[in-house]
Amino acid sequence: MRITEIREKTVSIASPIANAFIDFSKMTCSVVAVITDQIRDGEPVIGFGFNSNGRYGQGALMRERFIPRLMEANPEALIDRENDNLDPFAIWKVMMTNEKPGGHGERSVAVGTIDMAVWDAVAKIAGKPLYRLLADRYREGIADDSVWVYAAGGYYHPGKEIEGLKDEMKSYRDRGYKVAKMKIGLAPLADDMKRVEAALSVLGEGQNLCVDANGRFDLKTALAYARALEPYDLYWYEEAGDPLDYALQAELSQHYSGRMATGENLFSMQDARNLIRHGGMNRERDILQFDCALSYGLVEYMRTLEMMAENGWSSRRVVPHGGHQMSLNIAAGLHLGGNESYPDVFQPFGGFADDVAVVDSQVGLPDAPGVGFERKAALYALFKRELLE
Ligand SMILES: O=C([O-])CC(=O)C(=O)O
Ligand SMILES: [Mg+2]
Repeated sequence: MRITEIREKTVSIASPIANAFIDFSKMTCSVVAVITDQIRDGEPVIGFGFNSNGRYGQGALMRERFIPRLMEANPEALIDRENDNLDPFAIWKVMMTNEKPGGHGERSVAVGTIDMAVWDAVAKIAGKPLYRLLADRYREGIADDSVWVYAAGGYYHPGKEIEGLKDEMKSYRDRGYKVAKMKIGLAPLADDMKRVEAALSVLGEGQNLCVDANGRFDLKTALAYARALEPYDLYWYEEAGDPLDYALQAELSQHYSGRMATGENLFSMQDARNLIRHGGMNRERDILQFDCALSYGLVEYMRTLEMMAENGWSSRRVVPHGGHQMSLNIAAGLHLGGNESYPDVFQPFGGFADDVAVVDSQVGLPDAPGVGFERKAALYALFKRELLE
C-alpha cells in the first residue's frame, strides 16, 4: 500500500467581505489530492484536503518540503499494519522531519491541509465515514449522531447597511440556525452596538448571538467593548485581542462575566497549551476554537485534545473555527461541543453535505466513506477540476 502521487493547487476564495482585521479580496486556499494505489469500487482511493479560510494557499511549502519528504520516504514506513491502512501519525512524522519546534506559522497550514487529505484517504480505505472511524478507534465506538452548529457571517461589506445585516440574520433563522455570529471592531463602538441591536432584533435573546473582533483590540478597546456588550448577555465574545496576547485575554476575563471564545489563530498544541496556562480561560464557560486545517491537522489536534484533558478541560468546550466538513467529522467522532458553519461565505469550502439540513441548530453527517466531500457537489467538482483533470 502506498501513496502514488500528491497534487496541490492554489485556488481563489476571494470575496468582498471584511472582518476587523482583514478583507478577503485576495484570499486564496490550497487544495490537495493524495492519490493511493488502493482500489475501491474500481477506482483508486484519493483523499482530498483544503486549508481553512483566512490563511492563504501554501503551495510553495508543500512543493518544496512536505510533498517531497513523503514521496522520498520508504512506503513501508507510512503503513499502519494493525489497521491495514496508511498511518497518518507516521506520515505526519515524516512531513515534520528536520522542522525545528516553535514558530508555528504558515507551515502548520501546509501540513494541516495534507493531513486532511490523508485522513480522507484513510477513512475511504477503511470504507467508513471519518467520524465513524474516529469514534471506533478513539471513543469506544460512540459517535455523536448530530453536531450543534451556529451560523457565522455578519461581515462588513461595502453597501451592506443595517437592513442587510438583519436580512442575513433572518435567512440563517429560516435555514434552521438558532445562534448566529457577526463581526465587530471595524466600525466605531457606537455603530457596532447599533449593528448588535439590529441583529438581536431578529435573533431575539442575547444568547442567540456571538460577536467576533478577530483579534483587533488593544486592552483598552477590548474592555470598552466588554462593558458595552455585557448587558446584552451574548452567547460569546470572540477573539477580542491578539491571539498570542494571553495576558490581555486573562485581564479581560477579570472584567467580562459572559462567555469568551478564542483560539482559531493558535496553530499548535504548544500555543493552545499557553492559552490554557496563561489566558485565564474558564473551563466551565469558555469556548476554544482551534481549527485542525490551520494547525498541523488532526494528528496534532489529538495532541491538543489530550493536553486539554490533562488540564481538566472537556472536549465539549471545543467548537472549531472554519465551518468545514473535516471539523464536523472530528466534532461527531471525538465528541467536541459543536462546529462553526458558514451558510453563505467561503463557498464551496464552507458548509456540509448537500443532503443534510440544519434542524434546530443541529446538523447530521452523510453516510459516505471519508470526510464526505463527494456529498458536497460544488466542492467535489472543484477538487476534480483543479486536481484530477
Ligand atoms: O473572518 C474570519 O477570519 C473568520 C473567523 O474569524 C471566524 O469564522 O470566526
Ligand atoms: Mg473568528
